[in-house]
Amino acid sequence: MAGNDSGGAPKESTEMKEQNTESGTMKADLEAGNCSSAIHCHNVCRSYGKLKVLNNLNLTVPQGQIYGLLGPSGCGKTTLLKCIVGTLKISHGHIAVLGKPPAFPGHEVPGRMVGYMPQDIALYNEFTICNTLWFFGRIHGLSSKETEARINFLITFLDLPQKNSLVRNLSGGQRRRVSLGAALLQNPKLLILDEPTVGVDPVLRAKIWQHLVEIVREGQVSVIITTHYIEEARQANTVGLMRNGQLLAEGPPDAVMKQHNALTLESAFLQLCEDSDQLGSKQSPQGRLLDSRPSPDNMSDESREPILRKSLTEQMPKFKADWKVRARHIIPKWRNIAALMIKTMVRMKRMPGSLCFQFLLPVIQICLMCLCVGGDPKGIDVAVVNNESGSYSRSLLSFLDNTSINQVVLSHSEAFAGIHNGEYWGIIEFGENFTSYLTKRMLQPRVSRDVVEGGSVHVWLDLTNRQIAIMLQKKLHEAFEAFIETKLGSLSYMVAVPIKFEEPIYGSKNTDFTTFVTPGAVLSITFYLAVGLTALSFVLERKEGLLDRCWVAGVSSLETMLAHLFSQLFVISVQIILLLIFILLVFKIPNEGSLVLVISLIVLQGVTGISFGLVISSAIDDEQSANQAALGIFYPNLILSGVIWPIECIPYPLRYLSLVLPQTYASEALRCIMYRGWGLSRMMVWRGFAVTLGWNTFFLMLATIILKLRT
Ligand SMILES: Nc1ncnc2c1ncn2[C@@H]1O[C@H](COP(=O)(O)OP(=O)(O)OP(=O)(O)O)[C@@H](O)[C@H]1O
Repeated sequence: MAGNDSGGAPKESTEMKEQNTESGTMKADLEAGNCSSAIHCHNVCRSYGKLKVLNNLNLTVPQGQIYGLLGPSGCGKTTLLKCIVGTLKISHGHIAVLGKPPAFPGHEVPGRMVGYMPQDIALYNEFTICNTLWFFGRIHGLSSKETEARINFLITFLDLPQKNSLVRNLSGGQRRRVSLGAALLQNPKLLILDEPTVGVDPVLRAKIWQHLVEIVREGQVSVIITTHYIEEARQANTVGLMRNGQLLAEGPPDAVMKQHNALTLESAFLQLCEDSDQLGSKQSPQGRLLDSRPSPDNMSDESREPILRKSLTEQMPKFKADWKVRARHIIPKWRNIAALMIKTMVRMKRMPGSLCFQFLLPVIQICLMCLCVGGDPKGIDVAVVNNESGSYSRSLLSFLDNTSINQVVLSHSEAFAGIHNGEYWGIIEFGENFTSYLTKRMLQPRVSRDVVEGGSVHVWLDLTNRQIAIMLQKKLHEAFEAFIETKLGSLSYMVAVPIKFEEPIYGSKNTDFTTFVTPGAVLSITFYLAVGLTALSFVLERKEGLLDRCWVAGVSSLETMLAHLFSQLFVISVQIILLLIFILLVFKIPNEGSLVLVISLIVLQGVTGISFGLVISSAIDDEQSANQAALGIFYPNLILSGVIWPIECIPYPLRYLSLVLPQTYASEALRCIMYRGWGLSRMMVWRGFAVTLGWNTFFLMLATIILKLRT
């Protein structure tokens, strides 16, 4: 690239002319799509927060050459490669890869034209070597025959173990070689290799370099490679020595060594570092580039830089894709979605434990809920103090539900001591004339207060547990009604309370709280499992570099999301079938409405969960924070959605919040379908569907926007 060496700045006019010529040529080349450089970086800047990693970096990888990018750890090599493949955005400057900026609509970078081996292993651990290469083969659209032939070649060439060996069982070096194989698979035009030879034995290292030299020989393939073994880069056509986010020198290895009177590249590099430290800010490091072509940035006079930068920036080609190309670029490719879905299925097959867990967890949760929430308390100890010798008290007690109430006969003082000690939940006491007074009360129209007192059952309750207290009151009323019915037969109406509960319009008289909770619980379980699994799997894939690697191979964010959605739908379907079998057949929760509507609403809630999981995973980078986010919303959402307690009990300002949550109207709609037998013509039903669909759309759009902004 740069024309002048360290001997000082050339005259301004000459330099301006050279720059104009260079950028003009580049523009023409780029526009014609036949650029002589495979990669062209111009004034590239990139920071992580306040840390400036790439600092006005200029670099050119000539077409059909190997470019060895060398530099100390942390100087920004990986960052630069990520900017070149487009997984990182640059904050300033321009990058052209094979003629166009990375990720330009219609350009196959990312895509088949580029083979990228990231520094992280970035392979699916549950895959075999064969699965891995087939996966990338499918994404690149290779035919079965081509893939098979390439796999056989790469296994021999890279000295890989059995092709059915699982990646997780391979050594570090073997995994690195599989990763290199994945980058070489489709015979790309441009190879971007981030430390491919780390952990590889010297013989194989030599073989890899020999292969690279061979594939660039015809001039069709270009390679940019980073390595810590500086000497092996002597086989490169050009080396770039990088330090502190800038190139200290760039040129053929022999020229770099010659210029510094060094016998090895390593000592040339050391010398360059020392020189650069000594020169400090006196001279721009870009002034040391050895290439014969002029550089736009090698002027040491900073006052002139803005003018130069402006003139170059203005002359950089403005790429515009027509709408058809853009549309084709956005439309998801079925091939990629299918490849990702096959990947998920293979991974599921290799993790049967995890798959069973995913299928059984909702069933376990709903079983626990139906068994433990909303039922009547059982085996409640109640003290009975019977002071009479008549038969009515014993008869009445015989109608008390024995499974719920455990009667313990005691004296008055023992009963009160016991309830104060927390041994009993209530005391039922009969006076000594209970039978005669109750008879009088039933048969005589006018009786004294004493008769009413003596003919009443006296009950003291421990009301610290409301559910138990309500149950005891209910059971006593039921027992009394049954007792009156037996004693008075057709005359029982005479002592009945003057409020008559007729047959319920919907539901049954014995509807318990479990019936209320179940629909909401089913939706919540489906929603949260989908949130958790989606958020976690995406965050882990991103952390391991798998998402980036697939993206560079040509898989768009939308395709990744759709593939996950479709695969997860399979899991959700099995979960829903199992859930419905248990709630309808085992726990006998009634369903008066359409099963199709029930299933549709639960599936849609699962999709809402997946979409929300995508939002979490697109916004958050580490699994701990993703877990915290998923857990953080779990409890407030559960409480506010009216799943475990009616929303009518929520105070007003919070109730408005409750109404906009994804599960509030959906739970109500499911209850209406299941218990009232309503269909979509009812507002309370279609509203649940509409809100769920609205949330789905919102979450999916939000996830797409966040992903777009972050890549
Ligand atoms: N995601 C990130 N967030 C913040 N800082 C980062 C991030 N990635 C890299 N860095 C920092 O940017 C600098 C350059 O990192 P980079 O990985 O590009 O170096 P490198 O030259 O490839 O190093 P090595 O040869 O050790 O791989 C380092 O100081 C690193 O700590």
